[in-house]
Amino acid sequence: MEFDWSYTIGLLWSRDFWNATLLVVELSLASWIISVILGFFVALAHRSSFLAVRKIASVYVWFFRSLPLLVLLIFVYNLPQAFPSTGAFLSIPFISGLIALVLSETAYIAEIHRGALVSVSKGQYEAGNVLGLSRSGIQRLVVIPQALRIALPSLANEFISIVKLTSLVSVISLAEILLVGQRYYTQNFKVIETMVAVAFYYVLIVTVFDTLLKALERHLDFSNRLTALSKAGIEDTDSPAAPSVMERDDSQPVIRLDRGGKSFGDNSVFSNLNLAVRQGEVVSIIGPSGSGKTTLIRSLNGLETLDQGVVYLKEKPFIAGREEGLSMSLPKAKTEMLELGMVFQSFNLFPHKTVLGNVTLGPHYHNRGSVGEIRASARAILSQVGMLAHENKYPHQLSGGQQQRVAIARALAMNPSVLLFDEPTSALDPETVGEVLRIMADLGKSGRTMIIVTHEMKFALEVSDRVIFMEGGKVVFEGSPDALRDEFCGMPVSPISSAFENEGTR
Ligand SMILES: Nc1ncnc2c1ncn2[C@@H]1O[C@H](COP(=O)(O)OP(=O)(O)OP(=O)(O)O)[C@@H](O)[C@H]1O
Repeated sequence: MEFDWSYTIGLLWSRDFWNATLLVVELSLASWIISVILGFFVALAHRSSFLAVRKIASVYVWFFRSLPLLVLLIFVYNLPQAFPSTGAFLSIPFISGLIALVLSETAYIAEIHRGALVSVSKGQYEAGNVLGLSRSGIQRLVVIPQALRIALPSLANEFISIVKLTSLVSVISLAEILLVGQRYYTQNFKVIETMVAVAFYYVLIVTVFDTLLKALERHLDFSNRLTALSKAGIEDTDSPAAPSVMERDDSQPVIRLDRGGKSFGDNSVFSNLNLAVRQGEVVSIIGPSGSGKTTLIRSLNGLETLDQGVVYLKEKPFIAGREEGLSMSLPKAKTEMLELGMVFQSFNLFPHKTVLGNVTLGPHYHNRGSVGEIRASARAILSQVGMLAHENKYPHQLSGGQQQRVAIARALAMNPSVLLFDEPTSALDPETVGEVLRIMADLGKSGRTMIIVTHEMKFALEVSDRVIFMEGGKVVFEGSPDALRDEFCGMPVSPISSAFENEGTR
């Protein structure tokens, strides 16, 4: 029997097939969108701190991934036999098909979301925290945009699978493409000719949506965006403008740790540690690796939870250790976090935001002015750190030193009372260390209160009002840079230089 081309080509204009194609698109899109949303909540539940919630999420994923879709379709469509009240909507094949597809696809898509969420680094959450973002704010502004970009290729793939899976819904009499084809060939027995037309409609849907989803992927892929230097910043070179000088009030400590204690399991990092920093003071914390410097500075803003002790901000209790019984293991209010700006060793810039977007995110979130005011002030700060010309670039388009300068600008944008620096130059190439230290030195001179954990001995001695030398979780020296030199210079082997011997201290 000869292949009947004219019959097949005629089917490409068939109203029945085009209606079925529309139905498949509607069912696929509805299933995909609902599953993408529900799958995200299942993925979040999978990461919940509550064991029961985690268990429910994992049982859901396990069960619906184990169940063949065909079984699920027949089960849902026939549910009215057991529960007649569900007949009003479950006897509609589109609704039964949609429910079965969503139940099944949510389980698969939850796993895609979970993988994407896991790949957003802890540093991104910490950067959101120190900007005073709420949990949902961190999800909305920081995590979801990054996770979505990571997940999109797999989500697009899942959409294609759904389009093909809709052919199974023909078993519950939904007049989708396959069922329309079956009705045709059972009348004229032109099976191959009809199935070629059926294949054409599926390939058409997949091709159109694949192209659209790839375009969306490209649109969301900030790593491929080309960005020119800002025109507004052309006159601004990489040389920073001097910050305005702040008034100094050293009548009381702006931040104070009283009897701080912190252990990781059996490893006691420090105990009974006291630290007080006055407004306008620049304090450097130095010491050998593992002496507890980073843990100390991260305990001041709650990124590490203290076991004992209390942190006071302007002499008001701000954070209390877990054993203090004050139920203040985290900062009482997110707004209080804003008193402490933090600059991380690994920058933790938001990769999906431009330089300007990174700096304005905090002020926008906290409604620190109109859009115009916030942008103007962010640009002034970027000029201060010599980065205005790069305002439209994304972090991956900058050198390490430039990224750290943006991170400093982001912290400054919230105008915090204290700036915490956690080894801000340790992740930088030697050539770019100087540009960051210069900015920090200028900030110190302008009267900013700064606590700096650093291995840069020369910088610490030149810039600090006070240097704290830690060893084994204890403060073994605390005083002015001159006093530090007097204390240790006369010794045959300086404990400081020997402590730093193997650390490449500059
Ligand atoms: N999250 C953690 N879990 C378990 N132990 C940790 C954790 N963070 C730090 N420690 C331990 O606490 C001790 C102090 O570490 P910390 O990073 O504060 O030292 P540091 O003086 O900043 O060192 P470096 O100069 O190398 O950064 C080390 O023994 C370290 O292994």
